[in-house]
Amino acid sequence: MTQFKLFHTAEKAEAERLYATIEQLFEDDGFPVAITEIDEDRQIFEVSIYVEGEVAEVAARIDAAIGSGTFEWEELPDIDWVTHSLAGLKPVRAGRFFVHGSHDRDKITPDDIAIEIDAGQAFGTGHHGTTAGCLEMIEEIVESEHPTNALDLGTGSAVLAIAIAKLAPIPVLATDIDPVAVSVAAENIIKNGVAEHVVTATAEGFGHPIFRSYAPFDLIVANILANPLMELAPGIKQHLAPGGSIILSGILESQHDAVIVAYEAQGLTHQKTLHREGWVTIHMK
Ligand SMILES: C[S@@+](CC[C@H](N)C(=O)[O-])C[C@H]1O[C@@H](n2cnc3c(N)ncnc32)[C@H](O)[C@@H]1O
Repeated sequence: MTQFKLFHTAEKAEAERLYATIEQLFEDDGFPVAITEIDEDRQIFEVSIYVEGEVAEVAARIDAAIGSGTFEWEELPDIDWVTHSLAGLKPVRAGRFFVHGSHDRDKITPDDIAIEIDAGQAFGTGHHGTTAGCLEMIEEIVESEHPTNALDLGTGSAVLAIAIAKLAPIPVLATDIDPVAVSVAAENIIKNGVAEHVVTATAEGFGHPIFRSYAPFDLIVANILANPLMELAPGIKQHLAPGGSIILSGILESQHDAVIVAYEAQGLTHQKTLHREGWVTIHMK
């Protein structure tokens, strides 16, 4: 289907106001909304929204909300926008981990634990506060607790599974509900040289026979979202080895206490919380 970009350029304050309005207006539609600096000296920003097919309808809704003719629109060539928009991402540091695209290999320093993830169709380039929080916590826990068997539930790009395997040569099971993510994960695992340690499977929660051969785990990392994490609490507890650790993320600060209560109900105790960009990463044992 044809893709369109609707856009408007403005000075910073006005662009931020429009961005907030557009984001709220299309909150339930799932259209990507962006604000991008296009002239650093003059502080001019572009606010844009990407839609498929229904451009006239979206334009009418914008006109009704902020005034007619403010946003222009253009047809986009047929390219993979997820990959395209992520292609220029800068590398990210979290603890000793350095998560980078193949175009930034030359920026790796000798002390880095480098993880190469190119922009793709699975979540997990390290840029999100939840991924970065998990990476930091993984480093701390793997070094202090020396786990022997780990699970990355909701692996996405496999960034967290690769991080564990790069720190410690232990078996890591990496699962995701999304088969596309699992195939991206498998490629990344090979590219990062940890295929000997990391195994992938497509599974919703613990719904796969592979868990019977790999569990129990003494480290479980799950960066999903608060509600599924609360639903998964009994399954996570059931697959955790005695004394094991879990790292939970994808949780907003406002959801922190509810998630802890759900896991305390399974007999786990809260150890630590990291805060990043409004998201929390929680360690429980
Ligand atoms: C926020 S991404 C995290 C990706 C990566 N682990 C990271 O930290 O960057 C969440 C992933 O969990 C997967 N997911 C969501 N619900 C799931 C479930 N019930 N079971 C397994 N995977 C799930 C999604 O498909 C998605 O790839």
